[in-house]
Amino acid sequence: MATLYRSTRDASAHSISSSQAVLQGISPDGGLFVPVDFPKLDLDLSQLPSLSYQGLAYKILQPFFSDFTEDELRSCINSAYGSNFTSEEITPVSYHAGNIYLELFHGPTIAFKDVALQLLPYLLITSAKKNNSNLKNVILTATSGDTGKAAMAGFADVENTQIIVFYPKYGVSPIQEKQMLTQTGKNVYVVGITGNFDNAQTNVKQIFNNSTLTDELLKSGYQFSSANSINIGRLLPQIVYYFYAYGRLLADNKIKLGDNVNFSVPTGNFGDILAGFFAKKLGLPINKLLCASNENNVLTEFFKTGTYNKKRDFKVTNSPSMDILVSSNLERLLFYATNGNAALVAEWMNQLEKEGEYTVDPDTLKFLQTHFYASSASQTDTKNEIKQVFTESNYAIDPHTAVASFVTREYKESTADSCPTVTVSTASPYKFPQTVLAALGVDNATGDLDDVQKLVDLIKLPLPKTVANLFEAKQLHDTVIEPDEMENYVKELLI
Ligand SMILES: N[C@@H](CCOP(=O)(O)O)C(=O)O
Repeated sequence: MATLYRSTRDASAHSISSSQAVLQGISPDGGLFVPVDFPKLDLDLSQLPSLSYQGLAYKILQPFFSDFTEDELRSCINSAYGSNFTSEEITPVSYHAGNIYLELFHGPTIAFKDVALQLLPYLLITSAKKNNSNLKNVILTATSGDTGKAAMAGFADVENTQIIVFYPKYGVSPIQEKQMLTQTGKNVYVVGITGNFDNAQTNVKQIFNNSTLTDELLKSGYQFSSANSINIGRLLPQIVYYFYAYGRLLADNKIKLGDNVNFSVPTGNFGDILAGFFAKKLGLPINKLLCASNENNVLTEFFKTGTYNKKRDFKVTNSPSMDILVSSNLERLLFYATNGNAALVAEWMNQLEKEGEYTVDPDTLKFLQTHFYASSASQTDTKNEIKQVFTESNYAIDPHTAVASFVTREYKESTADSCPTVTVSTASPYKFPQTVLAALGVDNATGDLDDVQKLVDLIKLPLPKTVANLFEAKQLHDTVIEPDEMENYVKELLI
């Protein structure tokens, strides 16, 4: 059966194909695309230990991309997942002092975003061909540090495509910024803004929904799409690694078939953890999804009280990729929590935009609390967790993973739940040398390249190519603008 997609905010449920949803990125009404009918998998969980990552990806993604032929989808997957990842497993699982980590940082830019962003360009190009589109794709991306580099690495020099990345000039780590500013490619633009990630994402969404601008661009032969998890083509590939992790736990005799597990996920824009929820909807035995926040803990409060209130100070923390107060993908979860009540979702999103807050009804809150547990880690908790894990097991984790690892520890200590909990490890410690060194007792770290060698000596993990290359790489981008100049920047670049 074909899987069609509709907007989370459209009560009339107008539907489009998966390839059209990938090309459009976001619905014109501001909503996000979700499947009209959630697909069913043709997958017996007992097969998981024997499937390759690529084979598993096909089985999981096929029903979602039902307008792709088998050859098209397999070719996208096989092109995306190869020697560009330093682990043949793509997303290996590792065990350290009784903790389980799902390592998502073995791709070319050492963050979990690579898993979807190595695939998305192939999905997008195939989608364009399927829809006979000869428009030029303009990929607008907002980043708090990781998506931007991963998106540029995926889309650099991709035919018929331009990519524009906006990042908070004073809100990413020095290594993240260097990774972005040294990105090569004739079709790549990276722009610092003097605001935060929320400003970047809100303005990107406004550009998408400015019909005067999109019509004008259409006349010039351009169409916008997104590399953020608001694009369903970015989100769906992230489901695969939850199944893969379960398969590894089975293969390593950590669980028996059918046993429940928990996943603790460092959470910012809510895409990664939502992919875990989609895995659960597809039948993966997940008990709780642990939503781990940093000091921007708007989600922790939301899952506890049912009130989402973004009216608070935006904090720049030592886990900068999670410095987010408006978590876009929560909208998709609300759609499912309300049994697809698009009018209600639209009302809440409208309240969030106009009044800065909304409160869900008791039934919705009950649904959310059944599937999710939420907690947060302060910046001090984050550093202490890095130190504790390294002391216990000689295993270095990055600050975002540390937030989730802290929440895993707290969850195990404060509940009677005995299900194994997998901590989702979203980035390499080499992206954040300043915080990791400080946590491990090295004073005066600045987070710059000098610190990288100190970190190599201390944690003894091979230095990834993307960081090693930074020592020689030239800075190629230096544009910085005010957040409210973003639309003009796009216009001037394209028209
Ligand atoms: N943490 C992200 C923010 C954007 O999230 P996305 O998953 O929607 O791309 C980043 O590092 O940029």
